[in-house]
Formats: sequence, structure tokens, C-alpha cells
Amino acid sequence: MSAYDDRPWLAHYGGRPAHLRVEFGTAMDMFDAAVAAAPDAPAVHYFDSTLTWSGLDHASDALAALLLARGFGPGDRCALFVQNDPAFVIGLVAAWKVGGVPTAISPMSKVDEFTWFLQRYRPAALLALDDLYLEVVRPAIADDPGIAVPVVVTVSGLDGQTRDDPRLFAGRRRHRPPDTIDLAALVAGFDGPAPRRRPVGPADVAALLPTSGTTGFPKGARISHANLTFNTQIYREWTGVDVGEPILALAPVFHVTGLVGAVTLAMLLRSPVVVTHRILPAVMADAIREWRPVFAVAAITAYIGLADESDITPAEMSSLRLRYSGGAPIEPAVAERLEEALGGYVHNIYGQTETTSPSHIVPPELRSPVDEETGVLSVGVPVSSTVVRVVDDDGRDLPVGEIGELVTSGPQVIDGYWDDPTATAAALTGGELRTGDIGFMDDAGWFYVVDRRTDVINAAGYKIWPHEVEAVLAKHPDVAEAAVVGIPDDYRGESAKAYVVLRAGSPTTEADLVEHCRVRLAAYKYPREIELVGALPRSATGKLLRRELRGQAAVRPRSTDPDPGR
Ligand SMILES: Nc1ncnc2c1ncn2[C@@H]1O[C@H](COP(=O)(O)OP(=O)(O)OP(=O)(O)O)[C@@H](O)[C@H]1O
Repeated sequence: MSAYDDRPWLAHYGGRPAHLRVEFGTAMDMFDAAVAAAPDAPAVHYFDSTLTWSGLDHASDALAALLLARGFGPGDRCALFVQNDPAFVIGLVAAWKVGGVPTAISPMSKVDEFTWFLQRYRPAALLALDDLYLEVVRPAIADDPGIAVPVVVTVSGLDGQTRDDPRLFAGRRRHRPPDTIDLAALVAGFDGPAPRRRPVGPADVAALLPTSGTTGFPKGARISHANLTFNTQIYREWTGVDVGEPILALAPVFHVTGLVGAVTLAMLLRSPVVVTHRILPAVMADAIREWRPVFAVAAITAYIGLADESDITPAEMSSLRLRYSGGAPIEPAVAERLEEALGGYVHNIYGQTETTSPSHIVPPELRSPVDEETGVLSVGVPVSSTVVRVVDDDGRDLPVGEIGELVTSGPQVIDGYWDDPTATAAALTGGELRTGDIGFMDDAGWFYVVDRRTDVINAAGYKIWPHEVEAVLAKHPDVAEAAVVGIPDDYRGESAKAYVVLRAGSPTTEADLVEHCRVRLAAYKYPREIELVGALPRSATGKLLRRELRGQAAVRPRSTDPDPGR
């Protein structure tokens, strides 16, 4: 009997398979099946334009033919420097067709970050939005001509329309850089034949995806076709989203959550994926009203944005029957508020870029239990064919209920990072990923992530999980968001400091919040310092960047506890 036949809890979760029977081995197979079964069905909705599956096939043929003609070889990288646009999907499929590796670069990157990516990936082709090309690519190459890319294709709007929506393009007219190949013209001028395909197999790299860069500079996760197709099928199996149902890209598609939870899921289901250039609450609200998506996954901040910064009503949200949040913790108080404001429960999902996203999920008919001691909401149960152990510092299994590091193995776990053997060896041993997350499993098989290993605060030997303190702050009616980090403390070595965003117009003071925590948390845990701020630093994928807050705290004078004996 293998380790996962032993999991008692699977029987409780709607008879989902302990082992997933894999239907597709490569993303290319999923795409081809969609084109064959539903050529005229919508594949991508982008504002008022729609691309069908055969249209996507044609557009990606056009780009693939160009790549082949320019000598693009098997395994060559095709960098995608675009937002949530149809061009991302076209670039992805075109690279697969010629046996290449789609390589996502965050469209939030500025010149230095972009240069860093190019120096590491050395792509043979680059697909870039026209404005990103002008603002980032051209200056980067001017600074360092050594990183110039042989084939550059730019995107100025696929339907030939210039989009002037000031919410998206800041009122700028998009215009085509004259020194590059224009994707729309390339597609319009292409009348076949379909280029010769290069075969790809399950072990080939399907994408290089950046991690979120929460703990340092992003790493390039090498996602294989087997990794990608496995977790795409997990989404279908565990959420029950059906063939043809529209899917909203509520997360950036350059990140694993948006790629698997929107783009490739749509391929598997022959569904349209709704993309909106950027993830702005008012824009997402319009897309939900217009295209009535049924499924979305994104960091919880995207749902908070919809609730607080758009005028969407629960009735208008009602099409979205499967709402998932992954990538960041959900505070129980926030989950309740969102259910009230948006008329639906947001389910938790958990994983890493290194696990091609979900390793754990909350099935749609269930709700996460909340652990009484830590106040943390469960991230779910391990998905099919996936084994998660909780281990101590020496890698030994810990008993149920004890807190340790989560270590994951399964068909969705990558085999390494791009060109980074040191980081690969530190994270992956024998097919198991050391997640760097600290958590535990309860006796019903639910998992809880208490914090990241690197975020734990050590107050004179007592461990403080920032998340536990944040959950207490989130219970205060005037607190919109809170983040807790360790700061130097002459007495304890380290103590907790909270950065808090208050709701607009709230009269609450720092002292009120210290008191709110003091009566709810053990003496060593409650934050000695609270700073009110306008916003918390977040990554493009909505993750809290605690390292930036730690950096801010480090340059401030050392804290002096007024009562170190407490
Ligand atoms: N549902 C969730 N609840 C709590 N935390 C989550 C959840 N889902 C993901 N996370 C956090 O996000 C991490 C995975 O994020 P991702 O792979 O995007 O990059 P990152 O680990 O944040 O970045 P980097 O490795 O570059 O520091 C997890 O290890 C975990 O800390």
C-alpha cells in the first residue's frame, strides 16, 4: 500500500479520486483536442472581441511559422512579456508547436528586472506588448546590447483596434514600434500552410514561470508538460467546473495561478478564458457582468478589490459559483466579510509555483475549518496522487497536530529551477519539495499553513507566527489589512511589529490596537509597536512583501519596550 492509499480523509471529500487518471500528457494534446472538438467555440474573450479555438490555432500557426523561419530551435526560450491579453495565449501555443519553452516575464518588471530575466533566460524570441517594449525592452537593450533578442514581435491590439480605455492604458494611445514585427499584421498576413510541428512529450519543459519573489529574487520554475497537465486536470476533478463554462482570469496569467487556473483549464474544458489586460476591480466587475464566468482563482486581494473598489452586486456576481483564493492566507474575518459583500463563499487553495500551484484544495461543497488555537483557516486537503508530510528540522515525520515544515511530493512537483542547481538542491530532494511553509494537519486530514519559515519571529525563544497576530488584528472592525514582522528588541532579541491599514475615516489609534491585541494574545506575542500606513507592499500576484516591511523596520531606531518584563 502506498502512502496516499492510507489517507483516511479522502472518503469524506465527495469521492474524489485518490489517484488521478491522467487523460492528457502534454498541453499541446489538450489544445489540439479543444480545436478538434470545438473549432468555432470561443477560446478567449477580451473586452468586446472574441477569438475562437480555430482562430487561436491560426494565430499561433502564424507566430510558429515565423519562429521556425527564423531558426528557433527545440528547447529555445520564447519570452512572453505581455499582460492578461490574448497574445499571451497565442505566444504560449506557438512556442509549444515548435517545441520551444514559453518563458513568462512579469509585465510589472522595470528595466533592471527585465535585464536580469533576459540575462538568465537568453531567449531566442520575445513577444512584448508595444508599450512594454518601448518603456522597458528598448532601454534595457540600449543599456546592455548583449541581451538583444534575435526575434522581437510586438502586440498593439489583435483586433486592429486601438484601445483607449483610460483605466487600462492611462489615456495613452498604443502605438506600434516601427522596428519590430507586429503580431496582428503577422496573423492577418498568414494563410498557411500550418508549420511543421516539433513533437513534445510529458517530460519536456512546458513553461518557465517566475516564483513570486516573496523571499528574494524570483526563481524560474521549470514546469514540465506532465506537471502542467496534471494540475489542470486536478482543477477539473476537484472543482467540477464543466466543459464550455467561461473561466475568468482573475490572477495574472504569467504566474502559475493564472496560467493553470485559467488558461490551460480553459483548454482542457474547451471553455472561453476571459482576459482583461489588467486586474483592476472595476474592469473585472465589467467582465463578470458581460461574460458571466463560473470559475475564478486569484489571491484574496482580488476579491477584496471587487468588494471594496467596484460597484458589483451579489446578484451580478452570482454566475461565479466557484470562487477560489490561493497564493496568500485568508483571514477568517475577511472570508466572512467577503461572503456578505459578494454573496458567495471564497474557497481556499494552496500550493507553490514549484507544485504547479495546487497541492491542497477545499472541495466546493465544503468550507475550511478554522483552527481554534492559531485562528488559521485550513488551506484544504491534499489533491489526488499527492503526499504531504509535516517534518521537523531534521526531516522526521511529526505526529498529527504538531507544527513543522510541509514537504510535498506528487506529479505536479517540478524537477528544478532554470539554471540554478544551488536553489534546486536546497528545495528538492528525491522528488520532494521543501515548501518553506510551516503548518500542521488535524486528525480529519485538513492542513493549516501557519506561516513561512522565514517569517517566524523569535521572541526570546518563543515563536510568534505573524499570521496569528494578523488574524487578531483583522477582527478589529476598523482594520482593513494588517501585516506583522519581527523587529529587533533589546530585551527579547525580536518582537512583533504590526503595520496596519485602517478603514477610511476610522478614529482608531495605535494605542487602541495595541490594547486590542494585548487582551487577546499571550504577553510575548502582542505587537509592541504598531504603525498606521496607507497601503501594504504587495507583489504583482497580490502577495504581502514582508521583506520590504522588515527592511523598513531595520532602518528605523531600535524599539524600546516600555515594559520589557511583560
Ligand atoms: N492558500 C494559501 N494560504 C496561505 N499561504 C499560501 C496559500 N497559497 C500559497 N501560499 C503562499 O504562497 C507561497 C507560494 O507562492 P509562489 O510560488 O507564488 O512564490 P513565493 O514562494 O511567494 O516566492 P519566492 O519563492 O520567490 O519567495 C507558498 O509557499 C505559501 O507561503
